[in-house]
This record gives sequence, C-alpha cells and structure tokens, in this order.
Amino acid sequence: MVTATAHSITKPIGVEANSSDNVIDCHLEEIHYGDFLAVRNSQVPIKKGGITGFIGPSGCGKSTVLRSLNRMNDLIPSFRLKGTVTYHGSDIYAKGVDPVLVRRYIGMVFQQPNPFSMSIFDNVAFGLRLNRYKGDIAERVQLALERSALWTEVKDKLQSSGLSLSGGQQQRLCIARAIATEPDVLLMDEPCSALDPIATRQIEELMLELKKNYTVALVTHNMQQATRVADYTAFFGVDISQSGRTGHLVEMGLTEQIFNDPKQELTKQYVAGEFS
Ligand SMILES: Nc1ncnc2c1ncn2[C@@H]1O[C@H](COP(=O)(O)OP(=O)(O)OP(=O)(O)O)[C@@H](O)[C@H]1O
Repeated sequence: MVTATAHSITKPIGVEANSSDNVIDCHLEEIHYGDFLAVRNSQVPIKKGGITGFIGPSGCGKSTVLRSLNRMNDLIPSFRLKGTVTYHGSDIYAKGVDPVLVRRYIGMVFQQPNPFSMSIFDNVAFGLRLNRYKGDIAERVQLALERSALWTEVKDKLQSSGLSLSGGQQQRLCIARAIATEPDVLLMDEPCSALDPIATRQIEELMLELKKNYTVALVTHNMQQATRVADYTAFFGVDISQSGRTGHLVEMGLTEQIFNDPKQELTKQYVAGEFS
C-alpha cells in the first residue's frame, strides 16, 4: 500500500494503492533561473500509465518543467521554484526528501545519448549497485535490456563498452539504465533529436511498449511524434517581455483534442504550423 508522507517518498505497490489518476501533480507558480522568470503559472498533471507529450516553441520551458518533476533542476545553482510538485500525493520538494530517491522513482532520459564509459552490463547495473540492490543483478540487467528492445543486439557482448554502440543503441541503453531500477515514471527530454529516422522510429515503438509498465512524460519538438505516441499533450506558449521570454501552459488535453479541436487560439495557430 502507499506509504508516502511528506518526508518519505515511497513507490506505491499495487494498483489500488493510488486512488488518483495522476502520478504527478504540479502547480508551478514561478520557475526562475537567477532573476530570469522562465516559467509561470502552469499546472501539468502526469496521468498514470500514459504518455504525456510537452510541445511548444523553443524556449517556452518544456525541459525546465520536465526537469522540475524529478528535481533534476536542483543541480543548477540558480534554479528556484515557487509552487508544488507532488508524486502520488507527496511533495517532492518537502524538507527532508532525498532528491536521489525522487530520481530513483522518476527516472530521466536525456536528449543526447549519454552512456557511461563502462561496459554495457555495468551501464545498466549502475543504478542497481548505487541503490545496493540485493537481488540478482544479471537478471535485472537482462530484463531492462529486453524492455528496451536491445537485448538480442547486445546479449553476446555485454562486456563491450557502451560507447561502442550506435547512437540509437546508445539511447536504448540509456533507457535500459533508467528502467533497471524499476522507476514508476520516465521523463524523456527530446530522446530522438540526436537520432536518424530509423532509430527514431525504434525509440517511438519502444515508448509505446514502455507505457505498458511505466508512466512517460516526453518533451518533443516534433509535433508528428506527439501525435504518434502521446496520449495527452500539454502545449506551452511564451510571453515576450523586456526581461525575456517566459513560458506557461496554454492548454492540455487528450492529444486528439489538442491537435483536432484545440480550445485556445494560440494552440490552434501552433498546431496549424503558423509559428514555431
Ligand atoms: N541552466 C539554465 N540557466 C539559465 N537559464 C536557463 C537554463 N536552462 C534553461 N534556461 C532558460 O530557460 C528558458 C526555458 O528553457 P527550456 O530549455 O526549458 O525551454 P524549451 O522549451 O525546452 O526549449 P527548447 O525547445 O529550445 O529546448 C530559456 O529561456 C532558457 O534559456
């Protein structure tokens, strides 16, 4: 059952444990980098078991919002967040919550494939060892590689360097590394932007498989990609002022609704390709 308090972030076990449809709820009043207001007033629920796509013009804060959902932005000294982000009802920014534990349950895959300079096996085993996993590491590594559609390609060379793989394979390796510790949620920040069309298609197919076991949030520049894989879409816009560009959520809904029947004029213009 759920054992989530403000000070202990614990992954719920069992479907009945979570009464809400949202794995993550956030009310981002303001996100600053130093004096710069990057994002304002955005509520972005991440629904359980689906893929939520974040779309919008460059600089509207998609990555900033995504990285706020697992405290990845804590690594940036100038980052400041006013608002709340809850994971299964627990505030992940509450005093005493360990950000490493937050990232254990809410994993992340980055734009550039970034395998560590170590063997394929050790890349996937990395988080398990970090978390002092007591079970069979080889079994978990295999499962993660199977779920990342990479096992058959690498099973005979697990001791080769992760860096020896192609770009698309490296990205699938990073996905295996992220899911080896069995997170609940996977945050994917433009995971295909460094890949060719074939590798992109493989990752998109993989995302559709991953959502059977994980909740996924995906930042993408590619609106077609959002229509192909996302169940829900959040569209962010920007206000342009003297102090710079500040992003905010304009509209969120089922992907079909956002692309075919948007409620906001700005969304209509964006999905029609009238600005980028
Ligand atoms: N580490 C940082 N320090 C200062 N400003 C930052 C930092 N990261 C992002 N920003 C600024 O915050 C704003 C939002 O950036 P972010 O990368 O979140 O937008 P985005 O919508 O993901 O953009 P893109 O689609 O171009 O990747 C931008 O103005 C950016 O310059």
